Amino acid sequence: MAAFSYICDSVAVITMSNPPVNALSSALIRAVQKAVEEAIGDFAVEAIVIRGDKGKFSAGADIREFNRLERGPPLVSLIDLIEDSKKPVVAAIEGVALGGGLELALGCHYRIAHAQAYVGLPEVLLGLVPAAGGALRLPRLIGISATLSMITTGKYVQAREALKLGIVDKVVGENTVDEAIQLAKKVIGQPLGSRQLSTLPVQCPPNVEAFLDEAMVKVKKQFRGAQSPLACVEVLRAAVQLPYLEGKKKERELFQFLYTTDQTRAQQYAFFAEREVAKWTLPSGASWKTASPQPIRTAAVIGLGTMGRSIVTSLAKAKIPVIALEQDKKQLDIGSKAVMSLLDREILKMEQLGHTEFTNSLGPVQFTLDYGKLRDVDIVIEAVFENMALKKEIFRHLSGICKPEAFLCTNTSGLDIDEMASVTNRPQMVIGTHFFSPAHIMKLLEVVHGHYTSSTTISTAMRLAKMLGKVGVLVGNCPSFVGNRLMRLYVEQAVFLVEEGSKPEEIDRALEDFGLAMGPFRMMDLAGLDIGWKARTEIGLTGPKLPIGTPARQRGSKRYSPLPDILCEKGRFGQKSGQGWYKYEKSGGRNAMPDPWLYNFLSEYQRIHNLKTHYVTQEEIIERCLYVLINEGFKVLEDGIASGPEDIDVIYNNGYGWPKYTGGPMYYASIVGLPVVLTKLEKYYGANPDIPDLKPSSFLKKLVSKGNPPLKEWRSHLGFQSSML
Ligand SMILES: CC/C=C\C/C=C/C(=O)SCCNC(=O)CCNC(=O)[C@H](O)C(C)(C)COP(=O)(O)OP(=O)(O)OC[C@H]1O[C@@H](n2cnc3c(N)ncnc32)[C@H](O)[C@@H]1OP(=O)(O)O
Repeated sequence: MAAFSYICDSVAVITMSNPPVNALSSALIRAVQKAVEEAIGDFAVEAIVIRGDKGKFSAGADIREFNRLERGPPLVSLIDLIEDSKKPVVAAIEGVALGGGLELALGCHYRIAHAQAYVGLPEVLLGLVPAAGGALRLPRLIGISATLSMITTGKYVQAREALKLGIVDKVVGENTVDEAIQLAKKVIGQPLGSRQLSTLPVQCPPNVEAFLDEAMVKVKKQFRGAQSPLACVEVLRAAVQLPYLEGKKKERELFQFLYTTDQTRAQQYAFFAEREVAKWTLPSGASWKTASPQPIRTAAVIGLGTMGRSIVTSLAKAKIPVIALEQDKKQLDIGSKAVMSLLDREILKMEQLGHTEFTNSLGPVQFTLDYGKLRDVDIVIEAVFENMALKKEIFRHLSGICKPEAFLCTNTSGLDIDEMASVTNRPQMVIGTHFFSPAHIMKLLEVVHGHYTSSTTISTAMRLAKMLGKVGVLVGNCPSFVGNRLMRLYVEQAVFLVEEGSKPEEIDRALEDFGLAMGPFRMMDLAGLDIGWKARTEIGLTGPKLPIGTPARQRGSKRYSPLPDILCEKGRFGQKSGQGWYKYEKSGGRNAMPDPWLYNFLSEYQRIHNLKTHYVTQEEIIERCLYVLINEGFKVLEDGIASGPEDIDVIYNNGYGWPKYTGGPMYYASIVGLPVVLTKLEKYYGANPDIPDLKPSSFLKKLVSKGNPPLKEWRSHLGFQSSML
């Protein structure tokens, strides 16, 4: 960690160096402070340029230091020193200027950015507020409204948009540092008053108080349960109402409050968990370090249904040329139109953000009916509907057509990867890539390791995730993999609670208040109830394959709820049919309204089945739905389907709308305390012995017997296990 300087024509160029992202650690802040002080005191220096080493300005405060007790020199005083300098200071922004990195750049008098660079104040994503003057200086530069959007979402802003907003003074295509030196020389001797942002008035809309009140209401709704976005609005209020120095105090107070909350700890855990799971390691010792990914220069997608279309879009957005294949002309026409419309929307979005170059940088998409066109692609992603026979037929076909080095992926949400691999001539190159809908937006990719899958194939699929801007999580091959395996039990529990007397909207509200993006019933209605119905019919849980005489509410020795099947039999498929667990204004409507018909239907159902109902509390809803999911998470670890609790958390945070500020289901369990989770599961299992999924897993019991160790030690307690990884 260092800051080294050289002088070029009376301009001191200070380089911040702390690989890989020049995070502002205590040591780096100290070093930069010293370098700036020296430059200010050096008669030979007339201006200063600050840059980051290896093409990155800075990713902000060093998050790894957040948990350390000893604290280094405050970043705030370094930034004040820079802003107060009588010699002009120019920030040369390459790569990223995020969080404290951007705050430092805002303390500089001028900012030049490389066209590929991006800036942002993502502290909110770590459960914090900007605390080195960023939320006070930025509204003085770009106004309250644009600042609000940046700091409450933490979004990253590309250089061109930053220029439009006024965050940077100039965008250059190359030689950022040289340009910064030229600018620094040009402004030597010019008055700096108007460039010292802390001294300027905040740019406010006419009725700023009403604007902020409204913003608070919106943010509460948008980020339900999260504390830091609310604190961001409060900082902005301070920026508006208070002089800069008092605003600074308020900023500090809010930061110090948030700094001690469970939410920030959970979000920091989630941040590092994402990075850790990306570095997969197998029990065999194979890992991202030992297996090199193969290049993916071209791809093909088979099937242009909902998933296939968005997978094509995702590949095109990542600039990977893609061939999209359908089985007949009609499907191809429908699919290609849908893809083009998705791509147009993406282009429009990017153009609105000022990226005119984006249009030309999408990967080309070619539509075809001809399998022969797939001969030379590096990777194929099969995305037809969930039918094993059809998928196997396609894999057999691909085996004969694709070049021997081509990887074959299947986008399945739970079918057996090995069965598909077994019909190919390259089972070691077959892998599951479970995308989440819509695939060009959702960040998660479950990468499913089959029995035969080679480490090179895993490495390549994990690299693909990164290329697509997604978080790849490696999981083992079992029915429904990790995400859906846990989700099924959560949804099932919610349906049982409806049988027991709760209402869909009560359950949804309880879980949404907990922080989930969408409750289980709204989610089922959105996805379409018929999908699960079809799957249950296929495996004989309902429909013609169900043995005659099977009790309506029992399968084997387990409780079963036929409610979702009955709704489907009545044509209630959810949003698409205008009725499901809720009613909608029309087929395809999105506005879920409680349905009196359903209440009557449920009363009748309870009467027919002689069900005793009880008042279901919010506590019972949360505990039964979430603890059954968490319990299955422990079973997944026991079965060796996921390598650690972090993997499960990353899946839930990025694919299932779990609130990141609780860290993910397994982290949440660790905070609630494993003994509590165990006791509650025992209680609910005792009351519902026909729901074996509520029976506490042996791994959970083991961890409790070991004294409730912290989450990072759970793996070491797994002992000998047969890993599916
Ligand atoms: C005391 C308070 C005073 C002032 C308040 C200021 C607060 C802050 O600044 S909070 C920090 C705000 N910054 C961020 O949230 C940035 C987070 N980082 C990123 O978004 C990304 O890492 C990146 C865009 C900078 C780079 O992405 P990518 O190229 O995909 O690489 P990785 O994400 O895998 O990261 C590589 C490597 O760097 C580590 N890392 C990234 N940012 C930080 C950081 N701010 N502090 C410490 N370490 C950081 C990351 O963990 C990876 O490390 P490993 O390789 O060891 O896993």
